[in-house]
Amino acid sequence: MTAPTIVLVGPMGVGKSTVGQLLAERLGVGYRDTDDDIVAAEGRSIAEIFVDEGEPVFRGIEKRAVHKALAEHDGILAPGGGSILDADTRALLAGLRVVYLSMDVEEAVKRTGLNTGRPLLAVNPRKQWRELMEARRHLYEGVATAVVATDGCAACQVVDRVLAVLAGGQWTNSPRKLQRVEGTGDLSAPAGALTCGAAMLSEDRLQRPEENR
Ligand SMILES: Nc1ncnc2c1ncn2[C@@H]1O[C@H](COP(=O)(O)OP(=O)(O)O)[C@@H](O)[C@H]1O
Ligand SMILES: O=C(O)C1=C[C@@H](OP(=O)(O)O)[C@@H](O)[C@H](O)C1
Ligand SMILES: [Mg+2]
Repeated sequence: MTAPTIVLVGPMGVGKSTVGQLLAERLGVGYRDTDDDIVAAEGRSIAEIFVDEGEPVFRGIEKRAVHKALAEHDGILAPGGGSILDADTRALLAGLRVVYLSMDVEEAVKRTGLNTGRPLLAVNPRKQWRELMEARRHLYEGVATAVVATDGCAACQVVDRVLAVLAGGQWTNSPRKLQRVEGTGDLSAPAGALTCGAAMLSEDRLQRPEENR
């Protein structure tokens, strides 16, 4: 059965598309972005779909695009940041290698503040982003096998951190072991060293991940 090598989740602007493409190059696998699939299929931008049809219609289009990509794609997959709002999509992500790219609000404003292509942050981006994360943080954490903090990191450093988690091998033996990689790791150290220095999330989540969905 086909399954993506890694699925990158996280809020808009965290770098899923940027990191996803770099990661695919480094691993020599394909890259797929469901926002791109939607734009190609619809012949209009994401912002236009929001304006023309409203968010619920966009979410329906997005759900179909993400489910199709999960069934077809065996490389790096970057779904839109809101795709984890759908419970069926979260269920499909169970057991896959899912990396949650995280950032704080100031980093988010830096990366998306002046960008009008993301309709949900068009007005008062700081407030919108906080509210959005209050609603979504637990969903990102619930689907993730690893959390990689991206604050103050160049995209290539984020790629190194994702690869460090992958090289740590915890997915081979224990696919649902959620691991956090903080921004303070020594990126010149061997992958195992960075992985070993990572702070683990709660024991409760490690033992009973299904209940966090
Ligand atoms: N690690 C990074 N540091 C700084 N800027 C970044 C980083 N990753 C991405 N960006 C920039 O942030 C913006 C959003 O990145 P993008 O990859 O489109 O995010 P997403 O797909 O998660 O919405 C782009 O302008 C991109 O160049
Ligand atoms: O988080 C969201 O609700 C959205 C994220 C966007 O994709 P990125 O996460 O790639 O920016 C895009 O799908 C749309 O603007 C809605
Ligand atoms: Mg994107």
